Amino acid sequence: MSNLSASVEKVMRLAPVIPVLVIEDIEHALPVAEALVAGGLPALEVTLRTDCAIEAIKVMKQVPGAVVGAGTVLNPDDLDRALDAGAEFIVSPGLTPRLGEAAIKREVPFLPGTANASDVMLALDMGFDRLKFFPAMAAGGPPALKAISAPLAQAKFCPTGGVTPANAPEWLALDAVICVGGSWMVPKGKPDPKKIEADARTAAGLAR
Ligand SMILES: O=C(O)C(=O)C[C@H](O)[C@H](O)COP(=O)(O)O
Repeated sequence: MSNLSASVEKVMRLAPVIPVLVIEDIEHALPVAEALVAGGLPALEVTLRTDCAIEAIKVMKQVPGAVVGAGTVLNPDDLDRALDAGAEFIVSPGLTPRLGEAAIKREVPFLPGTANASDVMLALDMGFDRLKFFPAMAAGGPPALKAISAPLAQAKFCPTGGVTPANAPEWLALDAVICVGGSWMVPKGKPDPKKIEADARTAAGLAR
């Protein structure tokens, strides 16, 4: 395993689920992060999809125990913005050579998105073997990942996209899966910290 993949694997092993967060209002960042960490989900993926995402990374890093990363990182500029804000890991929906090279150069734990055998082969060629499988359900669900993994057993995954409390156990039972990503713990709108913490605790208790 490459060093960068080893460091991202540490993040993947913090909990069975990485919450994928779309923070619409900066006021939500602190209560959401506190509730998730209190519930046992320390790795937090803040997607760069909203205007306050970069600020949200900075705010969430103040929560003791939180390991805050950036998601929806599409190019080297996004990667730099995320690192400047203090992101500790980087997640992308796909992989381009430009983005992969930037992650290698900046030596940041990087979880590139893959959806098929060719994507996984490009990632392996670049030295990445800890990968996101996205969009996990739409790309064929657990049977697809199982089939892709058969010839590419050195790659291990965090399936994300359509993962739910109902199907997470099936994903986590696969040899190729280290953890899953999902947004179900934090629905849109004003956060309900008690509910988020309870849902995080259930997610943190999933077997793998
Ligand atoms: O933003 C990114 O970088 C992505 O790759 C997409 C997210 O991982 C999915 O949108 C999460 O999917 P749901 O759990 O189905 O909500």
